[in-house]
Amino acid sequence: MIRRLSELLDREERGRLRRALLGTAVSAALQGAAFALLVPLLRVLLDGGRPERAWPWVAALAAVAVAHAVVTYPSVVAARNTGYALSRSLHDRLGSRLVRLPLGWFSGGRVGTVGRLVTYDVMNVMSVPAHLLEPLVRATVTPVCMVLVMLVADPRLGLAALACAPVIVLVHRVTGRLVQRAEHAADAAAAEAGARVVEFAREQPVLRAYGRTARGVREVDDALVAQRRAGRRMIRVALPGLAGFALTVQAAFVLLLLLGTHLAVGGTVDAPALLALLVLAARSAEPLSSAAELGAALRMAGNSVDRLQKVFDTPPLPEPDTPERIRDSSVRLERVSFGYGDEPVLRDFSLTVPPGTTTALVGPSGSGKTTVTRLVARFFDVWEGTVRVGGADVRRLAQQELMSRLTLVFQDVHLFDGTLEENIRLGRPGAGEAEVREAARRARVDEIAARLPDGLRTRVGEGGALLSGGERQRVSIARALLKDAPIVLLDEATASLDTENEAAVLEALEALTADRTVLVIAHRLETVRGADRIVFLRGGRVAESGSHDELLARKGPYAAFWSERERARGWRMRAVPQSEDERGRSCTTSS
Ligand SMILES: Nc1ncnc2c1ncn2[C@@H]1O[C@H](COP(=O)(O)OP(=O)(O)OP(=O)(O)O)[C@@H](O)[C@H]1O
Repeated sequence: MIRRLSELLDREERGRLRRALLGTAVSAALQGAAFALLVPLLRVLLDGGRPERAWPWVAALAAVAVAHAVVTYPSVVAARNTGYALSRSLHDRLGSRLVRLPLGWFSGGRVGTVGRLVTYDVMNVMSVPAHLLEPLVRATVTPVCMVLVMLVADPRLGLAALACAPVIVLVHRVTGRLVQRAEHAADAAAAEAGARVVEFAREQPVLRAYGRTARGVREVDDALVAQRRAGRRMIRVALPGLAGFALTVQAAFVLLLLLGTHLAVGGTVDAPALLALLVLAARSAEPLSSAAELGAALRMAGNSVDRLQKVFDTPPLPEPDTPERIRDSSVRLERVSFGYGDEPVLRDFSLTVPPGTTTALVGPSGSGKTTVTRLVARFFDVWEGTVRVGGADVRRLAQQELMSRLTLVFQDVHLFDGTLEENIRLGRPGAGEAEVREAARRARVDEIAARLPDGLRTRVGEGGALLSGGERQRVSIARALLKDAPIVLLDEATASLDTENEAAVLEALEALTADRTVLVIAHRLETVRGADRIVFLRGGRVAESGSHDELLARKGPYAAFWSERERARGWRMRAVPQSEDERGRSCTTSS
């Protein structure tokens, strides 16, 4: 474990850990020496005759006590500091690793586990040097000292104590393994129950809307019952294990006591020495008894190190040694194949978006439209083929260079729990106040700000929860406008917005996409019609491509798709009887 911890520390901190370890070992040995000094001291005191002969031993005991204090203090401080350094170092490493991991790593439910890594796992690992190191070293060094002293004072008692050691170690191993298995099951059940409770809370609106609260409760209930069962099983296994180990330690002590008494009765060991040795043995039994609990804590820390190591071992997207530069604002995919698992999602996929033009990706759900935009932004590396931005293979570009040229406006807008202004400024942190206000005006965020108590300085809540979906989108577009990147990857919202938001979002998007290279996952027929080129995807391939008129004339899959959408639009317009005014609005919202 110490070796694994060392691997997580830098050179200086490794040195500090070694010093803490050495200091704690010396401190435990000095404690053992203090107990060892009890043997001659008690012998002199209980011998009758001349108690003044005890003074040198008292002086030696005092010197050892002082030395113990002098050594213990800095080693405890060093151990605590190593714990803090470890937590700092783990947070730094996690932070720098997370920003280099492929963006795709974060999709697929991993976000929740990051929170656990940063808090629970880092705390577990830092507790090893900060809190477990000292009792662990004492649980090892003190019994060793005791055996050495006994061997010197009375080899028969020493050998008997030595003979108990393998039994104690064996029982420790066996109970440890049993408890570990039960711990794993309890840990998995606790994680499952936690996930079900979070899901139940998060999905309340859906569960209530469909009258499925009972089903939701049942799933949570089942998970909690399973957790309780696993917890009980762990206690059933752990308690006898812990008690069995403590019993073994106590049995060894009683054995020594019996042997000592037998020797004393036979007159082969003097009573004062026996008394001192038994004090020493009793003192050693205490840290040894806690070894089982320490072992459990150490195992938990080991599991945490494993989880952290898994993240550290995940390879980041490789960065080129001599990165290329982006030459223009074109986007090109050349014979790309890519998939998330074993099956390819995109097959032999090619696409060119010349600078300053708009290409609309259209196709049935699951055909791979979002995947195309993810590959352009290098969330993942392709299996085969090449993705080029500005003429350069994205694998040959520095991540920062690529990201500086792209603006991503996706459907699931996330805002940070800061002010409107801070959220917009994220687009270009160095932007001046006037630039932020201009971006807010163009995305019509100023209208939102005017309604809020502190204007642009109003906080938006976690994830932007205090704003409506459309308002959040307007903030994200203002952010994108401020960034002013030449290439825009846009996933048009499918969720219907209210009329005011829709008009504002469309106006803001127009400002964002004007004169830029745009790759848009189009849901609105108006966007599709206005695109320079339409690429129709089916099953991860380009089924056909061309302008709207060309594709309609071809009467292929796009024409079928288009008439299907038109029919749906007509149906919607007829299905809702409206006033003249509302009818006009419905024409713009339905698509
Ligand atoms: N992170 C992921 N892990 C595993 N599979 C994924 C992941 N993201 C997408 N997929 C799968 O890849 C396929 C293509 O998905 P993609 O999101 O690119 O399609 P899409 O055309 O954008 O669909 P939609 O219009 O419904 O958004 C789907 O079968 C989807 O289930």
